[in-house]
Amino acid sequence: MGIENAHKLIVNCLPLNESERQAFAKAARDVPQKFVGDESRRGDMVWSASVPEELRAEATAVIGNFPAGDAGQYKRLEWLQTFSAGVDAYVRPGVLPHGVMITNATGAYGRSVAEHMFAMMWAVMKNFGRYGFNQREHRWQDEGSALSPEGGIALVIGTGDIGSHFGRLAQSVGMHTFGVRRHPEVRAEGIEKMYGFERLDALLPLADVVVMAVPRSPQTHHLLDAARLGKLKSTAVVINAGRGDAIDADALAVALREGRIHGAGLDVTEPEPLPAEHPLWGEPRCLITPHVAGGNHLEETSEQIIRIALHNVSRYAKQQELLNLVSR
Ligand SMILES: NC(=O)C1=CN([C@@H]2O[C@H](COP(=O)(O)OP(=O)(O)OC[C@H]3O[C@@H](n4cnc5c(N)ncnc54)[C@H](O)[C@@H]3O)[C@@H](O)[C@H]2O)C=CC1
Ligand SMILES: O=C(O)C(=O)[C@H](O)COP(=O)(O)O
Repeated sequence: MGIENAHKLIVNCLPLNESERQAFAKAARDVPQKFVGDESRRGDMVWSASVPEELRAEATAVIGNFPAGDAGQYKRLEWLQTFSAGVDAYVRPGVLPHGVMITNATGAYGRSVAEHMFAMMWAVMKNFGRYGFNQREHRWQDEGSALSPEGGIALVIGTGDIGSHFGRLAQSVGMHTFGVRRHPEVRAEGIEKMYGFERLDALLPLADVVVMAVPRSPQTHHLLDAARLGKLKSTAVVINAGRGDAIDADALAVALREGRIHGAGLDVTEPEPLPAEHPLWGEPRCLITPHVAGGNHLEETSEQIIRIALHNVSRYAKQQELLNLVSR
C-alpha cells in the first residue's frame, strides 16, 4: 500500500476546550491530501481522555502518554507526542518499534518544577522538615542553625528548561549559579558559569545547593552516588526533581542520617512510590513530595503543553504532505 493510501489516525488525549479542539483539527486539515485513504475518516482526529482499546492497533499518532506496558498494542504507531518532558518510559529497548518518532513537552514544566524545587531548597535550609516532625509530636524544640541562600552557590546539574528556570530564581535571591553540562560552550539563561561534565567532582565541594534536573539515562543513573555525596559540605542541600535514579537513595539516606549534609528535597524517587520501609521516609532532614512538581500543572504548564503539541501536529501534517508528494 502506498503512503497516499495509508489511513492516518491521530488520537488526541489532551484535555481541550472547544476552541483548542478546533485549532488542532485545523492544524491537521491545513495540509491538503494529508489524511488520505478511507474517505469517511479523512483528516480524522479522535478526542479521548485515553486511547480507546479498539483504536490502539489503528492509531498512527498519539498525543498524550499511554502506559509503556501497552506499547506493543500500537502496531501502526508512527509518532508519539507526550505531554510529559521525560520520555524514559518509552525509549527503553524493546518498548516501541524501531522508527517511531517521539516528541516531548520540554519547555512546559520549567517554571512549575523550578518553583517547587526552590520552595524545597528554602524549606530544607530553614529546617522545616525537622520542625514538621516535631510538630506532629507536639515538641517545641529549636533545631539550631538554619541556612540562607544569599551568596551561596547553586550547582545545577541538567541546565535545560527546569535547570535554567531554577537558576533564575536562585539568582533573584543573590545566589551564584554554576551549571554542569556536556557542552559547556552552550550557555543557559540563569546560569552564571557553565562547566564541562568532567569538572563535576571538583565543583561539588563548593556547592551550597546541588540541583538535579536531568532526564533518566544510563549516563545519569546514580550520578550522585556515595563517593560524590561524600564530596559535599556538611551544610550542603541536595534537591532532585528530575528522575529518582539520578541519586543513590541508600547512600543519600546514610549521608542524611549521619548529618554529613544539611538536608535533601526529593520530588522523585527510585522506585516510585518510595517503598514504605525506606529509611528516607523517617529522615527529618529529607522532604519528600510524590512526583507532583510538574504534575500539579500551573495553568501556564497546560497552555504550554497544548502549544507544543499543536505546533508539532502542524509539523507532522507537513511531513505527511511531503511524504505523499515523494510517493507519487
Ligand atoms: N518532577 C516532575 O514533575 C518533572 C520532572 N521532569 C524531569 O526533568 C527532566 C528535565 O526536564 P526539562 O528541563 O524539561 O528537560 P530539558 O531537556 O530541557 O533539560 C534536560 C537537560 O539535562 C541535560 N543532560 C542530559 N543528560 C545529562 C548528563 N548526563 N549530564 C549532564 N546534563 C545532562 C540535557 O543536556 C538538558 O540540558 C525530564 O527529563 C524529566 O525526567 C520533567 C517535568 C516534570
Ligand atoms: O514531564 C515529566 O517528565 C514529568 O515527570 C511530569 O510530572 C509528568 O510525568 P508523568 O505524569 O508522565 O509521570
